[in-house]
Amino acid sequence: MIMDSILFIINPIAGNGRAKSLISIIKSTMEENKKKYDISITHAPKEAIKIAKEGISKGHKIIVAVGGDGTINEVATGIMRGGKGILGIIPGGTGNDLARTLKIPENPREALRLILIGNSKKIDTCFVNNNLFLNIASIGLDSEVIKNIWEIRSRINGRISYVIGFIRTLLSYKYKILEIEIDNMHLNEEVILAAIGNGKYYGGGMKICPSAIIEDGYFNVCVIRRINIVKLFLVFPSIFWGEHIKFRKYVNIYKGKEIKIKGLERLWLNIDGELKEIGEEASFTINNKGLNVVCE
Ligand SMILES: Nc1ncnc2c1ncn2[C@@H]1O[C@H](COP(=O)(O)OP(=O)(O)OP(=O)(O)O)[C@@H](O)[C@H]1O
Repeated sequence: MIMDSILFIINPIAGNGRAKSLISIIKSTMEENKKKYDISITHAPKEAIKIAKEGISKGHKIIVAVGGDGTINEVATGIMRGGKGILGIIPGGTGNDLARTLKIPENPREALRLILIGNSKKIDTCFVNNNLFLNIASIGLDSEVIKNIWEIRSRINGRISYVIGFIRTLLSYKYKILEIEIDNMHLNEEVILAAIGNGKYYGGGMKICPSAIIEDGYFNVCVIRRINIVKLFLVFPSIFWGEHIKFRKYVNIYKGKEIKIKGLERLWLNIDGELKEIGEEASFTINNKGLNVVCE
């Protein structure tokens, strides 16, 4: 029965090849445990959506994303389009931020153990203008950093591109004037960034929405207002520990179900780690417990 067979979808470029290197561990663990499985390797962005949806229609119950947040997002999209199924995760990306929120172990054997046990829980699913996200969508400084890194990477590769991208963004960053609507509350702010979180972490462990709960049906919205560059260098590193919320003069956390953000120009959003141009208005909705995910 294909229902008993677990489908693993591997993104070969995730984590600079880390996900691909996990194939042998997956095979040996499944064989040792006499479990049926299939492995599918993606060849291009978005292909995981199609593979996951087909996997559901063929009867796979558990579909495992082997990669980072981008791969998980695509596999989840495919599962949801298939109308049923359970998402499994083996962290194989660079940041693995959603896995961090869900407390899925980084160690692939441990993550596989959870998949073999097969316990699951329902988590919230979020949309921004029809784009699914499970973790965080944000506007502002962080999206600009990603955009700058892309540009720099066409000339310089490796870790140094991140450092240059980050510093270049900080030095040249223009604040965004945003109209933010959280349920019935209206804000008109000059912001460094606004992050709309279902999960807590992004950017490889930055705890931007420390009080977000992934199954409570609410968004946590972190707004960091305009501050001078010296204070920015103080506030920004504190995000790694979720300590930025102490800077109440500049940082506010809100909770809500329906969020709307309007900008003066077209908005670039960082959606589960992928950059996307979204238009002048972004509209966020959340479905309580919309997706089944393998967990502890
Ligand atoms: N064969 C492929 N070739 C090129 N890109 C691919 C391929 N398969 C998937 N992708 C794309 O790779 C992108 C990055 O994947 P993913 O986010 O999982 O890895 P990562 O960036 O290393 O991890 P993280 O998001 O956790 O930091 C995804 O947007 C996906 O569309």
